[in-house]
Amino acid sequence: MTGIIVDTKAIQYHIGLSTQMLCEAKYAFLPGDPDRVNPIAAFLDEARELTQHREYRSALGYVDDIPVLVMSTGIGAPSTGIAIEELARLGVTHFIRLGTTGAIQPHVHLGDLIISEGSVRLEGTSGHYAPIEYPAVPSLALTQKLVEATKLQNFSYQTGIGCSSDSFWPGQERYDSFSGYVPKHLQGSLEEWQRLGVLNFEMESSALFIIARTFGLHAASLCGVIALRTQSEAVQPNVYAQVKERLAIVARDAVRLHHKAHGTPL
Ligand SMILES: O=P(O)(O)O[C@H]1O[C@H](CO)[C@@H](O)[C@H]1O
Ligand SMILES: O=c1cc[nH]c(=O)[nH]1
Repeated sequence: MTGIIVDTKAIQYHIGLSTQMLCEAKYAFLPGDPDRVNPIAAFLDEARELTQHREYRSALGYVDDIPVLVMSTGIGAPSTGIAIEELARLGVTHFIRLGTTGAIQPHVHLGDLIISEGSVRLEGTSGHYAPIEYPAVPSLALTQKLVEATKLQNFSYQTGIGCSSDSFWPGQERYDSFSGYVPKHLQGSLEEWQRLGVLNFEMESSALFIIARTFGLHAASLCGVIALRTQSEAVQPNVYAQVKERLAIVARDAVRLHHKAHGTPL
């Protein structure tokens, strides 16, 4: 069956946004947490809240005269997939995830930024868009601008492969869960990812990369380290404020650099 008609002018069912509300924004910053939307938007000019539907809180602001949407995805790949589907309909072409993450390599420190070069697809959503052999890789151009912006700020950072898991506990081999049990096929998985050079665990990047890439759109991922899994299973809330600020600054500057180098995205 072909010919499904999508009314791009309409308010999108899940995110509650329409083309008109986006003011032609081509760039979207995507934190998971709705509470990170307004603090990130505060680093943009003329920032204002748009709406909130379900886990999707949104705000709009400007980098110079470039409109930028900030919208939460909620936790995990399914809600991230819905966010990308609906934002793509509204004309967004460049997606930057601004997340938190747990580092699994000993040389990574709390508060470091991790700029993704690719992601292990330990989630189910991306498989609905492309077979597992298809690589979850970000846009090179957008990623390069994240690196450039991070360096200009002198923030400590790493680049490399992350792992996007469908669960916070067993998929990231945490034993401090309700049952304390990690199924056999995931026991030892953390050590295996370490030995394969994977830097970190989070939950959305691989779905974002696959869906954007298969749509012919552009995505990148920048995460701040709030857990050191080589030392503990716990997250460290004391670095959250610093991480949030760094994510906002780097994303804002990366948009400026990207726009300067590539012009207004089509
Ligand atoms: O801080 P956010 O962007 O939500 O990202 C991370 O935090 C959540 C888990 O605590 C997951 O969404 C994970 O990817
Ligand atoms: O350890 C962590 C920290 C943040 N987000 C995750 O998914 N895992």
